[in-house]
Amino acid sequence: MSDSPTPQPDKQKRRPERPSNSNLILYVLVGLLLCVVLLSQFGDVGSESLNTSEFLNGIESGKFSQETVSDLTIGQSTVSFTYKSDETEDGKPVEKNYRVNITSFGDSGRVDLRKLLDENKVGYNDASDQSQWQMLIYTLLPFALFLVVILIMLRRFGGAGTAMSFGRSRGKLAAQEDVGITFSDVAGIDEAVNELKEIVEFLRTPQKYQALGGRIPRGVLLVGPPGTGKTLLAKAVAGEAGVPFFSLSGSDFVEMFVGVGAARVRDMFQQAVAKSPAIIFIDELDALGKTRGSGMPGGHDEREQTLNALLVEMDGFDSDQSVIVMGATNRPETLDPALLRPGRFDRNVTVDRPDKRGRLHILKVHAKKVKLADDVDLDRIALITPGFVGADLANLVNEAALLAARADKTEVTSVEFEEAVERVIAGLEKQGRVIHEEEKIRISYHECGHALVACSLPHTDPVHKISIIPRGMGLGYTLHFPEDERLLTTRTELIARICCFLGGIAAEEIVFEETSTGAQNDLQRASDIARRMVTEFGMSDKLGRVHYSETRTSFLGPQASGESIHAEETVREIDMEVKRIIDEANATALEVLTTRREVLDRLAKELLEIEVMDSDHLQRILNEYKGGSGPQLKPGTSAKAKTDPVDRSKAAGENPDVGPADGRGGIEIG
Ligand SMILES: Nc1ncnc2c1ncn2[C@@H]1O[C@H](COP(=O)(O)OP(=O)(O)OP(=O)(O)O)[C@@H](O)[C@H]1O
Ligand SMILES: [Zn+2]
Repeated sequence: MSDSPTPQPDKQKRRPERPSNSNLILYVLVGLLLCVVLLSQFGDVGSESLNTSEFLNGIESGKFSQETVSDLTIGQSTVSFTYKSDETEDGKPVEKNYRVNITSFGDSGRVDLRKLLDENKVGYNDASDQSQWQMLIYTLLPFALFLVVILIMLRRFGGAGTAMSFGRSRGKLAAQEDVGITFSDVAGIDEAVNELKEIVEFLRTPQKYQALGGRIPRGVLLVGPPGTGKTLLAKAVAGEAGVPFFSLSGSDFVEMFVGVGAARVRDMFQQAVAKSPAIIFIDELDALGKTRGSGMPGGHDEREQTLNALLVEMDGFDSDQSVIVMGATNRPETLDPALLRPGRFDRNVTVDRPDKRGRLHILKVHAKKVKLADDVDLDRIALITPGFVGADLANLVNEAALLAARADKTEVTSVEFEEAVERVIAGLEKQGRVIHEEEKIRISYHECGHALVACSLPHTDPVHKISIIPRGMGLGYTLHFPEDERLLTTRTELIARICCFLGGIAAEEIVFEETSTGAQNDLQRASDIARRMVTEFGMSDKLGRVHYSETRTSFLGPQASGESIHAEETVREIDMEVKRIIDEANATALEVLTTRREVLDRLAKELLEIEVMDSDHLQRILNEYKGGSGPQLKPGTSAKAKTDPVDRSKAAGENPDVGPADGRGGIEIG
């Protein structure tokens, strides 16, 4: 029941708040700068300027003489002195400060001036050497301050990647010399590891390969969903080979200024070659390596230039430079074909979601870092986490450890792991949320509807838990996990899954004679499965065994048009087929729940009281009604393994794509 829009996890990386004292520093500097500029402009306030001829005439005529002139200083550009004039004020002679510009004098002029002063016996103080330094400081200081202010402003407003970091790769480019990660830190993706062992071998002993004249791999493309450990794998290669690791993200190259990205690419290769053998790792390669000319025309000059620079650099290696470029992407189909040609990213290593065994291994790797209680069964956790990738599992273990710490436990027990699994799947519990009593009853019926349909139909996954405690994105949820993990899903299983999704809204319809907005997510996922059954899996008899792709490649590139290539009629038929599948599943769900209304009422009432019901409790209630008034419509789920028509040992691995038809199949939220 999620009638509020699903909150998206806040993925935006926020720029860390800068301490406000950098503001203060900025203000102080600006103030200082102003002072210096003012001083240098009006530093001689109170002295009158005198033109040179007046000054020289004054000396020759004796107006400026030993008696009248004091403190005469010859500086680099000015002569300053105090003149006692004939005028008097309150009986005292008035003193005037004069300043004479002598820049036009030149060196010889200055010598002449000294001679003249000597002849007229006017005492002077020669400070032209010393003031040279003063001058220098006076002229340079404003510049220096100005520079500092500009630098601070750029840091504040631009962050990295503005004009200041022009051409330089970002900070991360400092090579990681000692990565400290080896293949033992990478679990569950053994095929990928095996493929990369050769690269390690090559980086360790490039001579061996070069002596035989073999073509050395230059680029390795790691392809797989986010969080499956691509970065980890690249680091492990560097760690195993003991070579420096340069890491950058494709989006780092895409800049505001044309040419910066390209300069950055060249810079990166230069640095890596200088440290070869080395590894350059480019995450999100698709951000920079998208097919040239795709998308809207124009406006992609910068990215194309950057991509071209990358292509040129990869071609430009000599074979004795053992630099290997590793790229990671989860959308290899969007990459420019030029990137995949021999000599560039010609090795393709798939890093797939781990299967149950893989998940177990990953859990073991991460569980080493925490203190596990004896009751923790990692095998079971691997089982109930289908669809989890390495990053999820790492997060899961960490989450469990945090929970244990919060509960002041000395070990992480299975309780924390259970809670952590639910947290990762469904979000945090929101115990504070106040829910209207009426709504609570509705939510309870809705969830029990899901659960009861799942327990009544064959080919469904066993229910693990029902809860009406709101969590993250939903108001209640039903968790079910497969008994064992399989790679294929049959049509019957998909239909059963749709029935389970519809169980919630069906229960609402039966009990309240009216549905609510809470089933939106269920309907969306049910419809997704139905649509994929028709358009991708060829599971509709009416439309046949055809894959109906939705977009066509236009001259602007595959993403640009987005229009359907199918006849209007076909599109309509697809829609009708999807609706037919949904309608039939809905009828099944309604039938199950109407026939077992008594059980539904009982479950809903009990769930309302206890809020969370585990599988044992559920089974106890169901057993009470076995053979009683509400007949169990279909054989229970335990019959599944035996009745399943597909020979899995043979089919396994042939089309792993079909399995997760609805992503993480294990949860009905709301
Ligand atoms: N196969 C694995 N074995 C052990 N730990 C893993 C594995 N895969 C991921 N992890 C954990 O998840 C973290 C994140 O993985 P990583 O950044 O390598 O994923 P990725 O595939 O590069 O993701 P993305 O595509 O989002 O960059 C790792 O630091 C590691 O702790
Ligand atoms: Zn629901």
